[in-house]
Amino acid sequence: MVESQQTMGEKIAVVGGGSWATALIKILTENQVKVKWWMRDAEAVAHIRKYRHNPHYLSSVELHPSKVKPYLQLREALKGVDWVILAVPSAFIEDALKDADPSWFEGKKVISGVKGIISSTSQLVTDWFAEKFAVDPQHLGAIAGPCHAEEIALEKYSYITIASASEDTAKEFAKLLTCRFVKTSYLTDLHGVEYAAVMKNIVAMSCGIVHGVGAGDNFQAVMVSNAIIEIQRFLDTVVPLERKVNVSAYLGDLLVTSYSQFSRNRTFGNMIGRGYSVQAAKVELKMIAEGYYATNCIQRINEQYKVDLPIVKFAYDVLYNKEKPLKAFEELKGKFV
Ligand SMILES: NC(=O)C1=CN([C@@H]2O[C@H](COP(=O)(O)OP(=O)(O)OC[C@H]3O[C@@H](n4cnc5c(N)ncnc54)[C@H](OP(=O)(O)O)[C@@H]3O)[C@@H](O)[C@H]2O)C=CC1
Ligand SMILES: O=C(CO)COP(=O)(O)O
Repeated sequence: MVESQQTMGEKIAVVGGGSWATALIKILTENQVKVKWWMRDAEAVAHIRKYRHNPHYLSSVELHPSKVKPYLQLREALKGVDWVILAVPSAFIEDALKDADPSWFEGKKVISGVKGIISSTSQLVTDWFAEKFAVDPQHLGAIAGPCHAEEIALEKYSYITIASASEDTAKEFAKLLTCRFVKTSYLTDLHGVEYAAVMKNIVAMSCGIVHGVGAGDNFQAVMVSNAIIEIQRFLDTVVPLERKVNVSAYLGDLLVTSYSQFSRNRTFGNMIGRGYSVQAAKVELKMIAEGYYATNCIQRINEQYKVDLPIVKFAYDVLYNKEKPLKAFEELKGKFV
């Protein structure tokens, strides 16, 4: 576990204006870090300046102007900071950073809060970022673990894991996120943790789908037990490494996303299971379920590796092959132990 430190003077830019960005800013400002916050929504920027709250996401969180400054110009937000946190859903990150130049990130450490994959290239976010913005891989990391933004807003005690190929980068950043209601630890399995987060969203969405067609807690427990084996099988093939997947960065995140009332992925899946179209479920949810995009990417990546992934196939059949959820559920039932 990483101890908190007096972090006076650290400057961080947060990229993205949604729930996770707001929750991370709440944690960071507990630690007296100065945050420059970029978002695309001019009205939200004006609202935050005037009323000290994000109008659309986690609006109970107070944003003190001496600690948090919202920006509409990304370049301005990135000036003079030591760290950059990416917190835009994977489906929009390319658009969000389309005008950015590699020089804007020079000398900075960049941490992905994104639990998704770049759809156009099927790359992990840190790989895509390193390639596009020429950032040293030792200066990249990701935020992992079971942590819903809504519970951070409520100051519910939570655990976060920071992963980076560089132990120093992981440790340094973990300190910045350690506060009275967040405990942190670190790992060096950056790619394993990123893939695990992508996979758990597909599983959680699938839990929602089967619940929507009438499966109960008994079935879901079997599904989640099988899911961690499926995730391990995938990781062992794609990122071979000695790792324990029964720790919170992998299993914990799978459990919280599969069971929590706050999970977007589970809620989205549940609507699909109850007969909503993908479009209708997206509109109703109002937020982003990464699992929808992840399903297509993991299915494509796995064309090369051919790992047995029954839950990914189930989600793919329902979402992309338009198979009826009930029929796909009947097929899935036979695949678990
Ligand atoms: N919410 C959570 O509990 C957690 C989320 N995460 C991850 O964090 C990431 C962000 O998710 P989250 O904050 O929940 O998502 P939300 O749905 O809450 O917010 C999405 C944000 O992205 C912005 N956005 C959408 N399109 C663009 C674009 N083209 N350019 C710039 N900004 C854009 C939206 O702006 P606008 O409001 O203007 O539409 C909004 O501010 C995801 O990968 C998610 O998996 C990780 C851990 C926990
Ligand atoms: O990753 C998360 C919690 O750890 C958030 O999951 P959802 O996007 O499904 O809400």
